[in-house]
Parts: sequence; structure tokens; C-alpha cells
Amino acid sequence: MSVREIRHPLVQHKLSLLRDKDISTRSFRELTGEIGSLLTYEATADLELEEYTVESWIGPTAGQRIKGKKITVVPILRAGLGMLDGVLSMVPSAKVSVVGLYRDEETLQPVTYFEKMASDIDQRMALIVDPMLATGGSMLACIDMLKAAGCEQIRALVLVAAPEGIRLIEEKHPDVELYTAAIDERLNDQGYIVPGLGDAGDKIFGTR
Ligand SMILES: O=P(O)(O)OC[C@H]1O[C@H](OP(=O)(O)OP(=O)(O)O)[C@H](O)[C@@H]1O
Ligand SMILES: O=c1cc[nH]c(=O)[nH]1
Ligand SMILES: [Mg+2]
Repeated sequence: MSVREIRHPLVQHKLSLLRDKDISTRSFRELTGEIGSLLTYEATADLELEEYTVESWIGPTAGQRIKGKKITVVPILRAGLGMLDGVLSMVPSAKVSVVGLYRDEETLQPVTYFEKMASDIDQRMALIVDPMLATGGSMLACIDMLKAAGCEQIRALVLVAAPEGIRLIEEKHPDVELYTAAIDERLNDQGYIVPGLGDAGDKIFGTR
């Protein structure tokens, strides 16, 4: 599996701000969206272009546009919604396929509660967005759902990934490409990433 840790200074600066224990809901939300934009910039760097002619103010001129496969952004509810606007700011025409999953606090197993995919998902590249890849159970369930719906090209964008989660996705879906702002040390006994961000969903929505 291709794993890219984006070491860009803007990403690392914003991620460090996110780790501050005293961060406000507002700042956490804003930074989550901004890093979502920057990860999207990286994850779309190899999209194929085609030439076409633009009727410009001075007459026909050579232009380029993205060719072929289009994108569907796949936020994993809830926390993935925190990245959605930032991702869409880079790919404003993308369709959105929504997957609802939560992690059972006792078993750490993912529980699915919603699924609504773009109707032409078999012709689109999926960009899954979720701030946290911890055990990997939620990401694995989402990838399984996308593949069952016919999606063939999948990239996952996360803010923080744990080695445990990367290993799981690598083992089950080696074709999936992962873009992350950080690969952290490990999971703690409750399945939280260390150092991580704490509970990303609660921080984005201001719940606890
Ligand atoms: O890799 P995993 O061990 O599956 O954990 C990661 C999942 O946990 C968090 O969601 P959570 O279950 O807290 O739901 P929420 O977004 O509604 O808060 C996070 O946003 C991921 O979806
Ligand atoms: O560290 C973690 C793990 C799962 N979900 C979170 O929000 N944070
Ligand atoms: Mg949560």
C-alpha cells in the first residue's frame, strides 16, 4: 500500500496547533478543514490532464482540464464532516458519498448506520475523509462498502494515522493509497491514538 506522510511545513504547523489541549472548537474545525484542503492538493497531484481549446478574450488558446475519472468525496460520519468543506474547496464539482460509522466504545468495532453513495461511484475515484485512523476498523468497513458498491480507485485522507491502522488497511486493501499529516506512535488501552488529537468528533462538534 502506498502511504504518504505529508511533511509540508503548512501541514505540520497546522497539525501541531490541532494538538494543543486548549484549542477551541472553532479553531479545531477551521484547521481540520484547512489540512483537508492541503491533503487533497497532494492526493490529486497525479490526476491526468487533457488538452482542449479555450475561447479566450483574444481568441482560441490552449487549455488543460482534468481527464476521465472524476471524484467522489466520502466523509465518514461524524468527524469526516469536519474535513469535507476543505476538501470540496479543492474539488468543488465532486459528488459526495456519505458513510455513517461509529466505533463501539467497548469492543472498538465499527457500527454502520448510514450509507448513500454517488450513483455512478463505479466510475469515480473515492477520496475517503476521516481525521483519525486508529485501529483501522472504521476505514476498513468504509473501504469494504465502497468496493461492494463498485468503486475501484480509493484514496484515504486522514489527519493522524496509527501504525496499527495502517497495518490493517495494508493487509486487507493493499491497493488503497493513504495520505496522512502524521503517523503517530501507537494506540493506548482505550484505542486512542498517542499522541493523536483526542476525540476528533467531539472536538469538531463541541460535544463530550
Ligand atoms: O480506526 P478506528 O479504531 O475505527 O477509529 C477511528 C474512528 O473513530 C472516530 O470516529 P467515532 O467512532 O468517534 O465517531 P464520531 O466521528 O461520530 O465521533 C474517527 O473519526 C474514526 O471514524
Ligand atoms: O484517537 C482517536 C481514536 C479514535 N477516534 C478519535 O477520535 N480519536
Ligand atoms: Mg468520536
